[in-house]
Amino acid sequence: MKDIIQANLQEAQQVLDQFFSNPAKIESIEKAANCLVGAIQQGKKIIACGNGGSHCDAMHFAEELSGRYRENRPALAAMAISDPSHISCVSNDFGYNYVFSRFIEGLGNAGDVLFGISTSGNSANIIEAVKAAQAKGMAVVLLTGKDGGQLAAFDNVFEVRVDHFGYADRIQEIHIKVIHILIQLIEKEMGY
Ligand SMILES: O=C(CO)[C@@H](O)[C@H](O)[C@H](O)[C@H](O)COP(=O)(O)O
Ligand SMILES: [Zn+2]
Repeated sequence: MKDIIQANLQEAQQVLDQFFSNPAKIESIEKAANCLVGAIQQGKKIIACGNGGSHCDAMHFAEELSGRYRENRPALAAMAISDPSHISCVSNDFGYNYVFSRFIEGLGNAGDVLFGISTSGNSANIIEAVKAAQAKGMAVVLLTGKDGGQLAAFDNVFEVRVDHFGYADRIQEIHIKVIHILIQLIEKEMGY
């Protein structure tokens, strides 16, 4: 067990070191933060989505904006697409690929931001969400992994990519760090 514990912590440290020692990654986080801040300053909202662990990360991101991160401050306009009744209905009637895009069609407005998370960049429902968001005139911020997958083909998106080609968990561990940094940057720029 000790070997497994040590190997995991070592690999996590390597992935983190590689990511944060790359100035392009820092810049991509800065650009994503500016996009999110711009939308909030204009009274727009953030809609986050992802699958599996990334679904939890989308919820984590949204609740720390609408609820609380480190200190009390006014609520910020963010939500995750996570209503089980919406997800079961759209999956049942249209297909799981449309659970996020259908929500965007109903609730997304021009100037809002889609915050999509996919470690492979290949989840069809995230791809459909990006298409729906862009059709609505929304900005798009993506947290991806590996080579960005099919999401890498989209223009006009702010992508923060963890180019680690192993399992999703290591990528998610960087994503959650990026999420917390983004929240800190949003709070700072909003003057909280
Ligand atoms: O949390 C994990 C793995 O750490 C899994 O639940 C993982 O999120 C799921 O396999 C997702 O369906 C993967 O989707 P994606 O990140 O490739 O878009
Ligand atoms: Zn996990």
